Formats: sequence, C-alpha cells, structure tokens
Amino acid sequence: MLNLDTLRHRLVVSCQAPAESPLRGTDYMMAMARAALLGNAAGLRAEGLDDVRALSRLGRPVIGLVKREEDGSPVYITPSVADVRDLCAAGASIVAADVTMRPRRSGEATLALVEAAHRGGALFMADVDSLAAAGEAVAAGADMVSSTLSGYTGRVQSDEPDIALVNTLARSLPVPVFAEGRYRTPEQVERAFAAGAFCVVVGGAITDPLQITRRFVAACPQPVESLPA
Ligand SMILES: CC(=O)N[C@H](C=O)[C@@H](O)[C@H](O)[C@H](O)COP(=O)(O)O
Repeated sequence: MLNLDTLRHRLVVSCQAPAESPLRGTDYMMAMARAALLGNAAGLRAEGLDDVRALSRLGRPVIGLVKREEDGSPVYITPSVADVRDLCAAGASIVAADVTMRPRRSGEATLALVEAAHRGGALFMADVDSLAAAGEAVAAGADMVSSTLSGYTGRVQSDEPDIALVNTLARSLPVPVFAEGRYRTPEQVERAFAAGAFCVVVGGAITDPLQITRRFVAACPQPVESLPA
C-alpha cells in the first residue's frame, strides 16, 4: 500500500476533462499528467478506468475515481463497491468516493467500500462536504478525507475554496485532510496548508483550459455573443 508520506505537504494535480471539452480522452489526460509531474506535482487524481490505468503507469500515486450517475441518487463519485474494485484493479493507489450523508442507490455502506479498497491494496479517500460526513467516514475506516464535495451538495456554491472546512476537519479528525475544490491560486494553496491541510489537490485551474478561458473571457468588457459573424 501507498506510504501517504509521499504526499505530505505536497500538491496533487487532478487531470479530468469535462464531457464538453475537446481535451476529453486518455491521451490528453496523460499529457496533462506528464506536464504536472514535470512541474513537480507529487501525485495525480484521475477519473475513469482508462485514465486511471494509464496514469498509474507514470509511477506516482494516483487517486482514482469514477463518475457515474445512478437513477434515484445524487451520489456520482465512485458510488458502489464494484466501482472500488474496478479502480483497484486499474492501479489506483487511493480510491476516492462520495461520503456525504446522501444515500447510495445500492444502499451499500461506506464500510463496504473502505473494505473493498483495502482488499484491493488501495487506501480509501472520503470525498466529503461537512464535518458530520467526515466523522462518519473516519468511523467507517477511511484513511483520509478530502473537502472535494463542499459546495456541491445543495447549498449555494461559492467561487472560493472552503478553507474554513479544511481548518475544522484538520482540527477535529485523526486522519490526513486533503484540501480540494476551487483552488485557483498559489495563495489559496498556502492558506489551505496554513489551515492544516496535509495535501492540496488542484484540478481545473491547471488542467482545464476551457474553464480557464471562460474565467478570462468573463473579465472582458465585450461579451462573446456580440462577436461579428
Ligand atoms: C465536485 C466534483 O465532482 N469534483 C471532482 C472530483 O474529482 C472534479 O470534477 C474536480 O475537478 C476536482 O475535485 C478538483 O477540483 P477543482 O477542479 O475545482 O480544482
């Protein structure tokens, strides 16, 4: 199993492209991952079995997940034990899954997902949205928690990372706390570490040119719709 110390106080880069992005595809994500490692990222986060399999060959820790929507449940990050098994077989050193208070469609307990990860030789990361959810994750044996889902489970979404939650989690829990979700600047990363983060995960601000372009376009006085034909 992975020695988590390889990620302590370091950066993980999440290489995921949204469905609408022309960069969706394992080859593109491999290139993103290689660039991130050249830039001295300590690890990677990847979505989908093909990407996890490919990126795991780069020899650095990979946090693997699958995004799969199931009728009748809002849980879409690694929603079942079978997904956990598949991610372990694909080479994930850490498997990330939704551990919020929301029920999985399968009814499977977090404990079953944690056990499947451990049986498969991987650590288990709980993607949480609150201290209550994180407490439940730790009770079920999660090896670490990440603030991934803060702002995505109902309440109004902020554009800022939830550093206050990272601080609360780091002060309250006996497991490493990863800071993840909407980190856009190195200053925010510094603040997350100052708040007690063990590791920070940055995705779109590094690996999603679509998102980055839109942010710059939004700062322009001329709306894109009014471009001459
Ligand atoms: C909420 C959700 O589904 N988060 C996903 C989890 O893997 C990814 O879409 C994010 O890109 C990742 O968490 C990194 O965050 P950001 O791209 O904001 O740095």
